[in-house]
Amino acid sequence: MWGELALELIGVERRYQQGAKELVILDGADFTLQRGETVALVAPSGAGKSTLLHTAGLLERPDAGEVLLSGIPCSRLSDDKRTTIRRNEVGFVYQFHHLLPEFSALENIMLPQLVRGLGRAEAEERARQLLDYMKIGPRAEHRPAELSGGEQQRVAIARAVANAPLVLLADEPTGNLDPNTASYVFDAMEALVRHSGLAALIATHNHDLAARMDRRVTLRAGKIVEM
Ligand SMILES: Nc1ncnc2c1ncn2[C@@H]1O[C@H](COP(=O)(O)OP(=O)(O)OP(=O)(O)O)[C@@H](O)[C@H]1O
Repeated sequence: MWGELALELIGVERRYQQGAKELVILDGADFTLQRGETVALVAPSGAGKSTLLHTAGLLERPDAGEVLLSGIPCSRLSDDKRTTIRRNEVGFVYQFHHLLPEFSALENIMLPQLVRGLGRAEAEERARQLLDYMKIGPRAEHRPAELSGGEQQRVAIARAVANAPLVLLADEPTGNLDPNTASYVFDAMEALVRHSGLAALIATHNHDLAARMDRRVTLRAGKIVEM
């Protein structure tokens, strides 16, 4: 499965209307991402990193072009089909953890699995494995407010991969952490990606972390170019 094509963007266009003005954010963006591969997306603020991640992860539809996940062209599918594919195949991590405050770390990781229809016992077993893998097993019963920033992000990463997606899309996942914690959280995320054969596209301003990924890309005039 390693080396298989996970995500492909072909000629993707994305524009926003701002009054009378049209902002062209993606303008014929082409990109491929393989299983087991980590790619850094490094671009200035406002260049369109979030737009790219949301379009690749089926949260937004391209105005033109095609997004293929596991070889399936998704751009013209119904909203329902896109939601199902997104739920099964895409995990998102953001700069802020967005964990549910009233649930424990364990429950936060179980939830997406329960939504998908998995039984409680199975969901809990997988959640505990992921917590162990992220080296926060002893924090399983803590609520988000009872976790450090680095621990919160490790739970958020575990939650993002709870349903064993094909692709992990991360938007500044360590942007809110001090350099040492960022490095530690990145190590854990990288190990998980390699271990599970995920494909990861990670937007970051951190050049040290970007340097550790397999490839680095940036956005230039709406196109994705290798750095
Ligand atoms: N819904 C929207 N309507 C109009 N303009 C938008 C919309 N969403 C984003 N934009 C504009 O598109 C551009 C790209 O936004 P995007 O959030 O993708 O950038 P980014 O590279 O992720 O920035 P940052 O690093 O600051 O998060 C920005 O100029 C933004 O103002």
